[in-house]
Amino acid sequence: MKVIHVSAECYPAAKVGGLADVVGALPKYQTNLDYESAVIMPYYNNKYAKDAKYTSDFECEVALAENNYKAIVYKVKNSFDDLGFHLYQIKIENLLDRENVYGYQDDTERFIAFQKVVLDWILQFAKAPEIIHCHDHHTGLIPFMLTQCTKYKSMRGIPTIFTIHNAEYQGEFSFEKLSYLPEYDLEFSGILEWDYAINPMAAAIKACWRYTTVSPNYMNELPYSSTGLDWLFDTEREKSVGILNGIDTDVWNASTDTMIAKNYSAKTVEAGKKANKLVLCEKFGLDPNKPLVAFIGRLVYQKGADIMAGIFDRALDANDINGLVLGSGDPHAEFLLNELKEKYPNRYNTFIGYDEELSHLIYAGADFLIMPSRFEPCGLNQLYALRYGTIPVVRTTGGLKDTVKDIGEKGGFGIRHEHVTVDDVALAITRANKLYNDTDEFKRIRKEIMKIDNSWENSAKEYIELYNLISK
Ligand SMILES: Nc1ncnc2c1ncn2[C@@H]1O[C@H](COP(=O)(O)OP(=O)(O)O[C@H]2O[C@H](CO)[C@@H](O)[C@H](O)[C@H]2O)[C@@H](O)[C@H]1O
Repeated sequence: MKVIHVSAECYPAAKVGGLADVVGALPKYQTNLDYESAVIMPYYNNKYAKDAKYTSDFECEVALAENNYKAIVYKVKNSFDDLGFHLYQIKIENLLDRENVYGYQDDTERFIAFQKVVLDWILQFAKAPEIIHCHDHHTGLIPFMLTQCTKYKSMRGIPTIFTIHNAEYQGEFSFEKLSYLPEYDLEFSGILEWDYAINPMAAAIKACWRYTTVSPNYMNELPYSSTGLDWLFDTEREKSVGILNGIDTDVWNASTDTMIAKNYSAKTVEAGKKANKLVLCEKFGLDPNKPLVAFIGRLVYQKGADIMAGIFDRALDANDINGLVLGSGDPHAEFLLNELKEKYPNRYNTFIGYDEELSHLIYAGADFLIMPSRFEPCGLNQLYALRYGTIPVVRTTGGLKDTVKDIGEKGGFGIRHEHVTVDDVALAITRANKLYNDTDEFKRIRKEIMKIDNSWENSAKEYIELYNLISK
């Protein structure tokens, strides 16, 4: 193996959000470029694990203070042929093997144990990997342990890359749990520390060889982002590279997607989207003759969840459109979105929950997809929308700025707005409605956007170039 990706999520084994999509696709594209890659992630007690066939690859014990846990590294049988990369999952009984990925009181313990087992597993390799690529804070202690812990001294020469998918979540915990980490020279505790706590994201930025952000613009924003690590991002900037996420065009392909009602291509986009919209509108009691504006995502502050109901209320009041939201998260946002259904019967609907299949149908059947994000490290939804001929309406931030050009600009194909306010987003939706009614232009744009190449090919190459640069 040349590169080992370490992550809490990987599609299709476990997905909460975009992290899973990236870790489930990038390694496959790297393999296609003859760069053999593997993913190691936790084993969760979910449907994927129940259906998968495993072989045992390695066993060890992992200690957390006075508790010892049995850990097994499983390899998913045929993963290389089925997924395009070797997939390994770590089962730690009574700790990591829960139904959900996150959300437990002992998440800190769970992911520390996971990271220790990852390194114990690599430690017994006959041939070390050329790169260890860590994703987000759940894997952020690995660069620290590799460079500082006595146990892993022999692996110090393995370069580490740390990719920030979302700098808002940093995984900080108290120094009272310091004893969970393997032995190291306490003089170097400063590497772990940020604001009097152990901060895995900060530790990763300090200890890794290079860190990357999932879009170039997000990298530029981080030093002013109010994540609390602004200063660190500014001082460590020389180590950073912004590489735009891509999409897996095998999974996200309207002409082969088995989760949508009718397959279509850029050539058949009008008939294809019409058929999908019809099914979607029937399912949610909406009028297929009106433009359909949708939102898909985690209902959190980042995504503008707190004003989502207000946005749709204002936009539906001002325009003859339909609205549809798929998501879950903040209970108050869920409540307000559900309440809106009563105010706009047959014009608005909400689906609270996580539904992969429905998300595909929405990308295929909607006319517009809104992303009123306060910040967006890259964003994949707008890329999926484009690929399915759905026009994105996005805030000018992070990766959204890198990937969506406003129709007011030369060669523009989306709608952008500057602020995350009800007024600004509703105004952007009004522009979308106007575009919908300019039939020729609307049809031209949706044909064009389906042809934009946002696949992983180029970005997978950029990562490999970075690996080659530091592993020489
Ligand atoms: N209720 C639901 N049902 C079905 N599917 C749902 C869903 N809610 C979300 N999804 C799916 O989850 C993914 C979300 O991906 P994003 O990249 O847009 O956001 P996320 O904030 O999770 O990722 C973070 O990491 C990624 C990857 O680097 C960055 O692009 C992003 O900016 C950063 O915030 C998409 O595949 C979307 O379709």
